[in-house]
Amino acid sequence: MPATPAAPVILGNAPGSFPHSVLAERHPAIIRQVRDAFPYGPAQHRALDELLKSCAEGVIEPLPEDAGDRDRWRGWGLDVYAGRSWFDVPWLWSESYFYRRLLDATGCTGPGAWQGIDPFRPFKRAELDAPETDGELAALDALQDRAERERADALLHGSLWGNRADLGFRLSAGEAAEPAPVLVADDSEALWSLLPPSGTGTLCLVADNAGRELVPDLLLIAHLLTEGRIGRAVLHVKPYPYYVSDATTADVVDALRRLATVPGAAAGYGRVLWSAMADGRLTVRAHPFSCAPLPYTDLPDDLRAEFASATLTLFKGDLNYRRLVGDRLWPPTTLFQDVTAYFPGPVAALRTLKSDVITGLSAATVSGLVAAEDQRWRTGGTHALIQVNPSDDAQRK
Ligand SMILES: O=P(O)(O)OC[C@@]1(O)O[C@H](CO)[C@@H](O)[C@@H]1O
Repeated sequence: MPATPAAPVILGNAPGSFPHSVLAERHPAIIRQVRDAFPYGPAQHRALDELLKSCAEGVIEPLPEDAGDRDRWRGWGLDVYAGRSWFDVPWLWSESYFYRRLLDATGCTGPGAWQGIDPFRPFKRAELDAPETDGELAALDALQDRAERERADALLHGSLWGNRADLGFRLSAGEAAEPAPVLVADDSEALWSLLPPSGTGTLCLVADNAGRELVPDLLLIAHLLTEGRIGRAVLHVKPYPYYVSDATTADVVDALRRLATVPGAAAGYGRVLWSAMADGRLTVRAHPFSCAPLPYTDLPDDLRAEFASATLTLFKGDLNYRRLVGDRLWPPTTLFQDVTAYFPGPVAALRTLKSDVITGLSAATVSGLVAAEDQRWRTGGTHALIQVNPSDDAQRK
């Protein structure tokens, strides 16, 4: 457990705050976007209307009695939060449950003809098929004659900044120009020392978004396998569509098929990944807990054992960071090592900053950021971090 006293859990009920704007503005905007993207029938339109009304002025309703995951959600807090305003429960819980209810409204959770239809698929496909993606992939050609460490760093940064291509984030970020990216913490040396070129261990990469984030994540995995920094990788994705752009198994398939159709060096990475899938060096996992509205302190036993045996578990993105350190208003200088001390193995986070949660900064970094931007650096997506806690549970005891 953290040596530091726990900070307050973030709720969505403070008008003017970022979490409040997500519940009050972003969620209704997502409903509108999804509604416009599909030729839904009257029942779906009615259900979307109801969800729109509920999330603006209603309360959290239980899941339908026949929902296959009803008991799971009851175990995750539904009985405690049902009947309360979406704004008054932990923000992480409220957001996660919104996406679960959106799937009901669109028919994705079935039964029926719309079962399994991802309401976010058009946005994910558009991003994957965008010419910018071709441009990014073509840039790999210029890397090929560089030293291994240089290629490794370039791919690590591609995966890190790929997290900015988050479709949900864009919904409210608009097209505003962003200042130059700045790393607020950079533990990349510690990260590489956990993955030396002679490695045979397993990397668990807990993915975040599909499209232009998942592609560089896969490229990084291909590099680590090819260069012998790892023997195996396990890619954790979401079991169902979530937070607009979060990657599912279908999105992994789309990304791998995309890599199979491009020219140049990117195609070589695609072939490495395709054969690694075939011989089991790369596997995809879609554990139910990946969509849980809970912090990773509540890891179920099977996932805990899996992460405990990994050489490194790498968490991608803002939401995973919130779940890893706890969705709390930590003082920014709280040690990342303290808030992740519960984690059963070496752990790293690659994240662009898109919500208020932050840990592991030096006092000088915090004062520099506040002087330049007040508190906007926390949520603007223009800063990023690479944080590592190299010690595993056994070493801490
Ligand atoms: O996890 P990601 O894709 O990096 O970001 C998720 C996000 O866009 O969604 C939340 C707001 O809805 C915030 O945590 C964050 O800004």
